[in-house]
Amino acid sequence: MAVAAFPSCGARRLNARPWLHAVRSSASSPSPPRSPSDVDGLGTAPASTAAAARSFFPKRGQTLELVCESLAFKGKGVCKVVDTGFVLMCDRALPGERFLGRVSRKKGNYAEVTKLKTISPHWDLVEAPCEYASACGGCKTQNLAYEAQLRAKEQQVRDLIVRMGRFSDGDPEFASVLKPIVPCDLKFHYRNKMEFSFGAQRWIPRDSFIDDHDQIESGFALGLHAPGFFDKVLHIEKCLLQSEAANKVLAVIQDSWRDPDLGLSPYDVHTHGGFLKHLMLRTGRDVKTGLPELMVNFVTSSYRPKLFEPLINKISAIPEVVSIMNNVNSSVGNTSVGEEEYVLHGKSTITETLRGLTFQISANSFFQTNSYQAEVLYKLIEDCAGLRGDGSEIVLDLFCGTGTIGLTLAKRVRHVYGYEVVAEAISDARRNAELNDIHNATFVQGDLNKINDNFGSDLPKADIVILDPNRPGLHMKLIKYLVKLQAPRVVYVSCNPASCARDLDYLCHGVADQGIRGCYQLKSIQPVDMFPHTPHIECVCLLELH
Ligand SMILES: C[S@@+](CC[C@H](N)C(=O)[O-])C[C@H]1O[C@@H](n2cnc3c(N)ncnc32)[C@H](O)[C@@H]1O
Repeated sequence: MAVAAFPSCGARRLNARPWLHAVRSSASSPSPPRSPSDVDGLGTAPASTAAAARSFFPKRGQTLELVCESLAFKGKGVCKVVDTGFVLMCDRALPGERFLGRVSRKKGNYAEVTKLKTISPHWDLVEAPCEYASACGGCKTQNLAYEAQLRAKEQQVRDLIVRMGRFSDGDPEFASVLKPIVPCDLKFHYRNKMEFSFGAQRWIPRDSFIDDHDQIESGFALGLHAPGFFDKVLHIEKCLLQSEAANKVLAVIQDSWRDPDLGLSPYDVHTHGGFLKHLMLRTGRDVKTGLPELMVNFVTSSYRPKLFEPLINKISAIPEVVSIMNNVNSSVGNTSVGEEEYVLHGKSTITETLRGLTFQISANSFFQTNSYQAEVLYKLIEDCAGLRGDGSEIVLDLFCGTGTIGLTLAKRVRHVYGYEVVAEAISDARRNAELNDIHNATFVQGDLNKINDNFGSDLPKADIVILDPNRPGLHMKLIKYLVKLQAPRVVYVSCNPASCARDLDYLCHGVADQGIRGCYQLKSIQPVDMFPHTPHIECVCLLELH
């Protein structure tokens, strides 16, 4: 049967982490193991082929001298043990850095180390502009020169596409398929939304990696969750990723909220007492003036508007603040979405513009968090879609969120059909269509992991499919559907190069044990940096029918 002729798709080795397997390219040798659940690419992280590495396995608690070679999933450093070549992962190790590390975690043939002490620094050291950079989990690579961050991201995409996607690095065609990463012009202040937490335990990071014990102060804190803790908060006065206007608001709140006269207490995740849970700051751009519009959203455990009055008087005096909201969440969980929502001041939405369209964003709407770079991303998507411009094409926008991608294409096509699992996002998408006078877009709520064989049978055949899944990528049911659909063009937008590489492999090379024959050809992969100083990588990939 023809299936046997497919390249082997490998065993379903759940959580396999074959660090010691040699790196192999699909052109000349059997494929490396892949697993549909290995959405972070750990199963195929760079591995050492050295004989010494095969005979060496570190013990938990052991101290080793290591050299970091590259960055992988979550920006973790891929590090080799000096002398043996054995590979371990280390948080906050950067390429070129030589350091002492202690083995903190061992699982199968996979291990992680905690950095103890730098022996010699990494190659592209710069001074981190943010005073919290070494402690806060948000911007782990601020002290790596931006060009080096881009190189590391590009390399990560290349490695994953070759290993997990089984595309051949040696093939001259591959060089033209993988495009150089698009940098982000705005290196700071690019996030339009930040979510801070109120906490009863203030986390003071350790001064040195040698001291394993972080310090906890009983003082109240407002900031970001301490990395690895659910109950401790790193108190911060400003964040360089959010807008200047949002930092003005944060400063005013930090100045006042701990005043005992106000009677505002942080929610305590241990006792479930206290009032303030989260503070969300959202910045948009007013369409007419181009000036920032700010939403302040307090998430609290109960509704007590009187308590807020003195604080609201101060915040509302900041001209950019057009909306102060209160989401009330009485559950013991840590979620910031309220069971009830109240307007404390101004309006309930802010405005954002994207590629000439206007979007009304409420406190809980999903929206691209870097609006400036989203413009660049959406232009790349539009270029990949290659619209004829005669208004004849059908676009299927899968994982459409609030419909932004489909809506930016709608005026040049016959019809857009958007699918999304979150009901509120679908309501927002419909509202956004109306707001922009778009009448050829239909948005449907549904779970794309649970589609049946009839999915899409009531639609005209799609000319272009846009896929924009979240980190786990595409379910096998959707892969089957796409292969059956045979749309001339598929634009795959991904925030996780590992699951993207796996899905590109499925769509192009097939999945033998599922009887799926790949029918698409990979035309281009365009990495885009949406979030400087963080490990996140976005890719826009174009597939065409063979
Ligand atoms: C990366 S976002 C993309 C949103 C949108 N395309 C945009 O650019 O704003 C992924 C979206 O997929 C949705 N999603 C996740 N799992 C889904 C599923 N199984 N079925 C349908 N939608 C899903 C999420 O709710 C989210 O809105």
